[in-house]
This record gives sequence, structure tokens and C-alpha cells, in this order.
Amino acid sequence: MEERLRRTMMFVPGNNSGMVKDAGVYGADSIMFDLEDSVSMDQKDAARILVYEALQTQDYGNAELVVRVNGIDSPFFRSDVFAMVKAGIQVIRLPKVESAQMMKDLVSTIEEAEKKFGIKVGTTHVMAAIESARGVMKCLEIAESSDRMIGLALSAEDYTTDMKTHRYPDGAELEFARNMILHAARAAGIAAFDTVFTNMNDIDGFMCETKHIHQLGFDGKSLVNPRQIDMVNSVFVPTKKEIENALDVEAAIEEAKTKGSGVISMNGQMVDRPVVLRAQRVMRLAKASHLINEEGEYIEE
Ligand SMILES: CC(=O)SCCNC(=O)CCNC(=O)[C@H](O)C(C)(C)COP(=O)(O)OP(=O)(O)OC[C@H]1O[C@@H](n2cnc3c(N)ncnc32)[C@H](O)[C@@H]1OP(=O)(O)O
Ligand SMILES: O=C([O-])CC(=O)C(=O)O
Ligand SMILES: [Mg+2]
Repeated sequence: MEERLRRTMMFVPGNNSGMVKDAGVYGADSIMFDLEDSVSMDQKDAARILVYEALQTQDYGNAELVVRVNGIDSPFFRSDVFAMVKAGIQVIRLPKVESAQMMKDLVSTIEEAEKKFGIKVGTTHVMAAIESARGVMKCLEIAESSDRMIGLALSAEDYTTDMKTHRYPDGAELEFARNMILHAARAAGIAAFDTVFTNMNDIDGFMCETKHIHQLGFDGKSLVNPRQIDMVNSVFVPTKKEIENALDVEAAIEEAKTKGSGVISMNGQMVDRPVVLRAQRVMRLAKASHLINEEGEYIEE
């Protein structure tokens, strides 16, 4: 499956026509139209129709298009899935996932819809939001439930409610869930997304959390507001020093290869396969962030 940059996945309430229409202008890597908790019960059908029509008519550029459907036990689930598959959505995010079976049920509903609308079976990808203790304890089987899976997301608002706690500035209450989700995602070879940060005015708190989840190894974060996009990108973009180091590592390992070796010393630092793999990831991020040109050279600002 194609490796995409997924630093920012922005929720857009599915019944807000202005936000749905303009969602593409802010530069989020993924736009996630929400049919679930940001939409009141009496607006569920209207939101589904609004998002369906926007997907037919709006140009969202290169953004990945995701929809959060209503839960598998809700009366809206099948209509949501059928409408979104028909509209050609790229990814369906299932909320409150607690077992691999829930993802398999989602996938079989998608397959029914793909067949009904003449869409190649397998086109629509899926991801799971983990929002409970049970979900966390089952996250590896969930991550491995389907080859359509692109990622796991932590959903901390519902998770902390389930855990009978709430969110604290240091995030200690999320550490176990973050590590479980991240390890499950990495083991399955899919992406890991951190949760939303809901206080738009707490810039320091947002930056602190974003740096922390970047250090842990998350691919990105779910967002609720466009003002959060540039802040996440500023943390995830490789620094000039990291890019130059990656270029040096690539050159060093090429030199090692000419000598028939897989290891070489670079300024006193051992360079071998894991170092090379990390450098290659930095280069992919730098390329995707348009920081290096086709020749692999750093583009000065
Ligand atoms: C626990 C959960 O389930 S979280 C997921 C569900 N929640 C959501 O989807 C909420 C998404 N976010 C929002 O609705 C809003 O950002 C709010 C209500 C939190 C804050 O709204 P505002 O105070 O209006 O935000 P702000 O003043 O920063 O908006 C600036 C601009 O960005 C737009 N905007 C704000 N949030 C979004 C968004 N999520 N998607 C698209 N556009 C947005 C606004 O419409 C406004 O546009 P305008 O300048 O053309 O009028
Ligand atoms: O997925 C998210 O981050 C938002 C959400 O539903 C939650 O936190 O419960
Ligand atoms: Mg939730």
C-alpha cells in the first residue's frame, strides 16, 4: 500500500456546510468528515447527504478523504457506509472499536456496497478508533483484522471516560493506551494517530503533547481545528540537521557497499542497517514536505 504523509487528520462536522465546503483550503494531510459524535441525532441523515454531495462536487486537492461513520451498532451505520462507498471515500474510520470482528463486519458491509455500486472490491480502506479499555487490550488483533487497514487512532475523550478519569496536562492517563496502540500499529505495519486536543487556546499544551507523541513515534494526530495544522507540521517536519545527517548516512552506506561491507563509521558514529532505514524515513518525510529536490538535495529556504 502507498505510504502517505499522515501528520494531520482534521475532523470536520458533517452537518456544517461551510466547514465541509472549505475543509480543503487549510492543507491537512487527511480530511475526516464526521457523521458520529459532532452530529446530533436529528441531523444524521442531513449530514450524510451533505458529505455525500460534497464528495461529488468539491475539490479537496491531494488530501486523503476519510469519513468517521456512526458506530456499528447504531441505526445509521449501514446507510453511512453505503453512501460513503458510493461517493468514493478513500478511508472509513470506525469509532469505538473493541474487536477484530467489528472491523471484519465493517469490511463485509463495505464489500457489499462496493459490489452494489460497481466499485472494485478492496478499493475502500479502513481504520479503527480505539476508545475504551477493551479496545486497547484488543488493539493488536484489531490492527491485523484486514489488509484494508491503514491505521489505528487513539480517541482519548471516550477512552478517559471509560477509564473513569479525565485528561490531565501531563497525559500520564494516556501513556499505556498510547504505547499499546503504537506497538500494535507498528507490529501490523500500519499508521498510528494520536487523539484530539480540544482546548484551542492552550497553545503550549498542544505543542507539548504534539512533541511528546512525535517522540513516541506516532505518524500524526487527529485535529479539531485548522489552527492546529501548522503547529503539528512544525513538529513533524525533519530539521535541516536531520536531513543533512540522512544524506551523509546514505552516502556513507554507499561507500561501505563499495567495500563489500554493511557497516561503516561516520564521524565516530556507527552506521548500519537500522541507521540507514531511519535515514531513509527522514528522506521520505523531507521529500513529502518538499524540503529536498528530485536530486535529493536540501532546498534552502
Ligand atoms: C471527541 C470528538 O469526537 S472530537 C471530533 C468531533 N468534533 C469536531 O468535529 C469538532 C470540529 N471543530 C469545530 O467544530 C470547531 O473548530 C470548534 C467548534 C471547536 C471551534 O470553532 P471556531 O471557534 O469557529 O473556530 P475558529 O474560530 O478557529 O475557526 C476559524 C475558521 O476555521 C473554520 N473551522 C474551524 N474548525 C474547523 C474544522 N474542524 N473543519 C473545517 N473548518 C473549520 C471555521 O469555520 C472558521 O472559518 P471562517 O474563518 O471561514 O469563518
Ligand atoms: O478520535 C478522537 O480523537 C476523538 C474522539 O472521538 C474521542 O476522543 O473520543
Ligand atoms: Mg469518541
